[in-house]
Amino acid sequence: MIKIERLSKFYGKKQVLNSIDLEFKKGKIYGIVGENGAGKTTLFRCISGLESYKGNILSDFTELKDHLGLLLTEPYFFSKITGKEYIQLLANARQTEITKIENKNIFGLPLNQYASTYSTGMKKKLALTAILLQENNVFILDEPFNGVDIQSNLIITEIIKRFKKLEKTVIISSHIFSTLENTCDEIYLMKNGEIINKVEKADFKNLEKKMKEFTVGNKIDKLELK
Ligand SMILES: Nc1ncnc2c1ncn2[C@@H]1O[C@H](COP(=O)(O)OP(=O)(O)OP(=O)(O)O)[C@@H](O)[C@H]1O
Repeated sequence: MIKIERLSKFYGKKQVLNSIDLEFKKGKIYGIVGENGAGKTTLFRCISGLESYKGNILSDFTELKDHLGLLLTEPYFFSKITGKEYIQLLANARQTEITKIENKNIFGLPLNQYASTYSTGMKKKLALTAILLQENNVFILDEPFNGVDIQSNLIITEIIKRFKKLEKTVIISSHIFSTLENTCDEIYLMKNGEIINKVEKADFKNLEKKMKEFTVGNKIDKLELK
């Protein structure tokens, strides 16, 4: 379990997260939605120990970061490292032994090519493969479906469902509602650094309807499209 209490984050004088309280349980899949700039990535970076913050982030683990796989929106790779070397590097960091990496290359990546020369979608798939093979207990996936082809999206969706069976904790952000609807047990709505709504699976349809009314409203009519 991960328990977040009164989490606040400032960049200089600008407050980006405002006293957030959240709980993430084992075997549950959580979605975080919110407008661009709402604070989703900052929240993920704080949980992953990449940012300083005010408040508490508690977990069942002595060091949460040693059990957590973070997929960033735009993964970065050193220029002279191949896909295979990257997977090996991340496995070594956790003392996880991976045999026959080629057999585990489920996205069909060119593992002997430099990762920095991969396309955007390929980079995301490599970063994801590497954290999957680390045998993490917690996964934070920042926009895992974005920029990735339909076939891979189907695979990612099934991996997330498998994680639920394996009692992992998964936290996903996405701007594509249907991907969260398919996988999540709960969705949190973020706005201006705050969690403004928590929605259970039974109410996902209502949430989508409300968001549509609220965000689209009559905005398109204003364009007076002809
Ligand atoms: N390093 C930084 N320095 C200053 N401000 C930052 C920094 N990183 C993020 N911010 C600000 O924090 C706010 C939240 O950004 P964040 O990236 O967490 O949003 P997000 O919800 O993930 O957005 P998106 O959906 O566009 O990915 C934004 O106003 C952003 O400008």
